[in-house]
Amino acid sequence: MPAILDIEHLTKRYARTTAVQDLSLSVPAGSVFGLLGPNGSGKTTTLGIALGVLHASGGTVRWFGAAPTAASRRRVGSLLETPNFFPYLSARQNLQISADTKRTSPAGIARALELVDLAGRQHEPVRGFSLGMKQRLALAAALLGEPEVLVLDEPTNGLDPQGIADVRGLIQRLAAEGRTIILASHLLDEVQKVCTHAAVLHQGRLRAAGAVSDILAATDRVHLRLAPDAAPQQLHQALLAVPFAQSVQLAPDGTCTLTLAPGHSPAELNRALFAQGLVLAHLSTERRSLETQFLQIINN
Ligand SMILES: Nc1ncnc2c1ncn2[C@@H]1O[C@H](COP(=O)(O)OP(=O)(O)OP(=O)(O)O)[C@@H](O)[C@H]1O
Repeated sequence: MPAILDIEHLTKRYARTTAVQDLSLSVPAGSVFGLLGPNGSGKTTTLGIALGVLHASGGTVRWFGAAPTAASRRRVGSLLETPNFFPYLSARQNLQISADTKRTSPAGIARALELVDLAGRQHEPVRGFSLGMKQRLALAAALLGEPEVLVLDEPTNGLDPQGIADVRGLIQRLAAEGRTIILASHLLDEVQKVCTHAAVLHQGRLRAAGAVSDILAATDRVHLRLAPDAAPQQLHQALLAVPFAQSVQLAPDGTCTLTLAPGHSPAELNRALFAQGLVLAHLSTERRSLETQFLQIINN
C-alpha cells in the first residue's frame, strides 16, 4: 500500500519542552491509523504539524508522496477540537456556515448529514444536541469537500458510552468507504478496536509502530517446568534453541517463562521439547492484558 502521510525525523521544541523528538512514521493508504500515547506524549503536536497549523523545529512532512500544498491540504479533512457551533442555528445552517468558511460547495451538506446519521435532526437547533451529536456534526463539517483523509484528535473524548459507540461506528463506516483515517487517542482499547495500524508515542518519541494485530496482539505468557528430579538448566537451554520461543527466562524455582512468536501454540512448543527428549511436568499459559503490553512498550 502506498503511504498517504510520511513523517520523517520530526522534532518540535517549545521553550522548555521537546514535544516531539526525531519522529518518523508512515500512514498506509486505506488504514485507520492510531497515534496512541499518554497525555503529553506529543500526539496533538504531531497532528498540528502534519496539518500545517504548527511549525516543526525540524524534519519533514509529505502528504500523498509530496511536500504539502494548498491542493493536497484540501484532500485532508480534520477535527482537532470540537468547533463552537451556533447554538440557536440548526445543524444544517451550521454546516452551511462551515461550507462557506471552507469555501467548499454546499452540495455535500446533505451527504455529510446522512453519513453522520443526523439527516433526521438537521433542522433542529444545535442547542438541543447531546455532546455525541455535536461531535458527529463536527465530523460532518470535517467531511465537507469529500476529503480522502480524515485527521481526528481524540474523537471520543468526553462522550458517554453511547456517544463513543456512535463515533467509533461512524469512523469504521467512513473507513469502509475507502478513506484513510488518522486518529490520536490515549485510549488503548479504542485504538485496538478501531485502528488497523498504530504508532505508540511516549515523551515525544516513537516506541512502536505497525499493524495493530502485531504491536497490540494479546500474546500469552507460557510457564513450563520439568519434573523435580530433572535439571532446569536443560529446559532453559532447550527453549533457547526453539526459534518461536521468545523472551525465555528461568526462575529460581526452575520454572521457565516465555512468550510465543505469533502463530505458534503451546502444543507446538510441547512437541518441540518432547522431540528433544524433555517431558514437561507443568505447562500453563497466562493471558497478559493489553495494558501490561502497552506499559511494556512505553517503558522499553
Ligand atoms: N504551546 C505549547 N507551549 C509549550 N509546551 C507545549 C505547547 N503545546 C504542547 N506543549 C507540550 O508539549 C508536550 C506534548 O503535548 P501534546 O499536546 O502534543 O501531547 P498529547 O499527546 O496530544 O497530549 P494530550 O492527550 O494531553 O493532548 C507536552 O509536554 C505539552 O505540555
